[in-house]
Amino acid sequence: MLHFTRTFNTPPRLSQDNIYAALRTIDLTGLAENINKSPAWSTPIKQQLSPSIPYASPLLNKSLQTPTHDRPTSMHYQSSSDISIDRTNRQLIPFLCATPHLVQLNTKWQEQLKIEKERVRRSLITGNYDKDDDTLDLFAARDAVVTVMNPNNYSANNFENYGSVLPVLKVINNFPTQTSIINEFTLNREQRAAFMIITSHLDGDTRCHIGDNNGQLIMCIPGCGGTGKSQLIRALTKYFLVTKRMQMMRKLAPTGIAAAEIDGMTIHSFLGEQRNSRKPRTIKPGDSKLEKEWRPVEYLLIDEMSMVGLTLLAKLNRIISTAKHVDPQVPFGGVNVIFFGDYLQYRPVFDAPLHTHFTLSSKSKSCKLPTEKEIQQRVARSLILQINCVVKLTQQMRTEDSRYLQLLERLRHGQCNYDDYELLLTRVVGQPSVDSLCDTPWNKAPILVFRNEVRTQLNNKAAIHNAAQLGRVSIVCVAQDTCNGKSIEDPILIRKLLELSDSKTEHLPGLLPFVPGMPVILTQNIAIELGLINGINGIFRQLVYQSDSVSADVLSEIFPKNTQYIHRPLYALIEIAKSKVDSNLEVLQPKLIPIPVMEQTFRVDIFDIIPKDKKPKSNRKAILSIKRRALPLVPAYCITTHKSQGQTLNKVVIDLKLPNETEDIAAVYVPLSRVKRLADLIILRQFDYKVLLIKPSKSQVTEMERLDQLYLETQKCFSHWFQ
Ligand SMILES: Nc1ncnc2c1ncn2[C@@H]1O[C@H](COP(=O)(O)OP(=O)(O)OP(=O)(O)O)[C@@H](O)[C@H]1O
Repeated sequence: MLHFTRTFNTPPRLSQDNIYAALRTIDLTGLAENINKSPAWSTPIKQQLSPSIPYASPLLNKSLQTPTHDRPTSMHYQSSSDISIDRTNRQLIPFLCATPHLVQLNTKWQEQLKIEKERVRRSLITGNYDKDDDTLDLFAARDAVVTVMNPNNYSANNFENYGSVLPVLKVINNFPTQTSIINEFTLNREQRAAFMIITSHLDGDTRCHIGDNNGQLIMCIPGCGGTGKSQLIRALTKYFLVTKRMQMMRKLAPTGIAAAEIDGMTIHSFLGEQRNSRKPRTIKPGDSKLEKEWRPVEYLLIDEMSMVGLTLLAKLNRIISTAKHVDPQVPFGGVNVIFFGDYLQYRPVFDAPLHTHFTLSSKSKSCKLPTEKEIQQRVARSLILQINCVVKLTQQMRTEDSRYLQLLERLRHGQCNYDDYELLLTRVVGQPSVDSLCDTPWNKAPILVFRNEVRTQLNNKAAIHNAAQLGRVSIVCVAQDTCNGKSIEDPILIRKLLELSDSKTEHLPGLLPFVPGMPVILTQNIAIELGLINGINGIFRQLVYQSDSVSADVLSEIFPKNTQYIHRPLYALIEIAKSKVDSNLEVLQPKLIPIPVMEQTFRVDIFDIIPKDKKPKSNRKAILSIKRRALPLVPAYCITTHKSQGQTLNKVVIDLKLPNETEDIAAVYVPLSRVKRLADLIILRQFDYKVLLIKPSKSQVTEMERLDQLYLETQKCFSHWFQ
């Protein structure tokens, strides 16, 4: 006979946080085997302790045999008829429901447990247990004896013969808890407080129900670059994952790279829309696909909030409200939303930032009616004003260099001094400390630039240079463009289309150079669940193409004359370290992923691309819809500073000579704040002192002050987690 014996050495009062751990300590490893070997081993505790909970459920059986982190929650939703279980109180359920099955108490303690059970049952039904009630007094269980029954072989006789029941000897705490995840991710005080608020809210702790909005959490976690917002998201993800609640959470970011950083999706793909799409997704109430997509979602984590626009947020809100069938007045359809980011970093392209301050604008003064877009933006702004919880991350986790850190702090206020300028000048290429870009490690470091066109040119040059270094001819993949189903005949138009920046062609490049070992970025979502998402980094290893599709006809002046142009590539083999593909394809190494050619449609005004002398006389627009088939990859020797937001880079080359009209502090702050130490960056060329004096805008400052105020209130409210 197998005795399942443990002693509780842990403190007698187990917090809600630890109940799971305690239950999981009743380690079932190897039990399934033993149960099978001793089929008669069972106890009739159903009658003694829990007459109303049927224990012969197949799910229970499963939970006994599968000593994983499976939460028995679903089992008890199905099998427990007498307890009205509030979804938010799920943390207590396992205690209530699993205990009778797994723990048999000495008679002496049975009464005690009954009282505990009744107290918890009542609080579950009423949904409000008081502050102290979230702990269960397991002192009663100190001398508990534990035994396990096989519900399929229930026999009262056997139990009667079972004689003495051995005391519990030892508790092993191996189930990840809030505390263990906090330790694993070495969360600092502020990260920890934010983590506790969100995960306790998830676990149904009513202390996290702030304000009068039915406990909905609309939270903001601001923090400047490198204060560990992404790290916190990773820790939260782990908690959702180990508690089997991943389907309740979605992680979104406005750009592919930022989304890839947190293993999430872009907001656009989540909304089922194409980037730059002129056609908004039609939202119809009763759209079953939409409802299905959103049904399990209860928490939305939105990273890089500075780049999220009000119009986009309004759209997100409309879609959630429709999908969730709730009163449109309820923000985000009742879904809990947590924003992460730094308002001093990049703002949205073609949209108004979330901090936009709608004062009496000149338009309303002139009695003009607001447009539909303005109305939607104001709606979204009113959602932002409903943020009810703020935890500001202030401890710098990226930058270890204190002198540099002080410089960055002054930079945020546009208050750098001349010493700061001189310090940065020591990092300009050509200074004694940085001889040449050709030297290691700088020849491998990514270059950050402001314009997509410059980025493409530098990438092409780097590819050509590297091919020459390897003694290879340049290889360039050519996109296949068609218009109205027909191939394009005009050679000038063909060339102009191929030379368009990929930012104008739905991120499918016209001419894509390839050199073995070239860093690349995937520009489309291929398989989100496998981590093959827009923005993920990889290394190009090999190109597979139709051999008869190679030509040496010069297609572009950019590449050397002997370049080989491949017109029908099939796929590129890319090494993607972060992919979740367990490739067991015979001939492929692990993490070597075949990326196929993809198709996208983009619109282009030919007047913008045809040379002046070839333009027809009329001034009419001539928009062409071009269907392009190409590999969804771009080289990553050089990326735009915009795309670098959210990334920690080991070494980086930056440019601080800003494009003329730039007055955005992000253009200086984002590139300068990507590294751990000043020694990890070099500056491409001389720059003006005045770029270090760019001030944040008034609405940025006002919104950050508003969040600071809310942070003080949050600290008061959750003082226990800020200790
Ligand atoms: N608690 C922590 N313990 C150890 N390392 C951490 C912790 N928090 C953050 N880091 C590390 O510090 C660096 C910066 O963190 P992270 O990328 O999360 O910052 P961020 O606030 O998201 O920055 P950005 O605003 O630039 O996106 C990363 O290398 C990360 O691994």
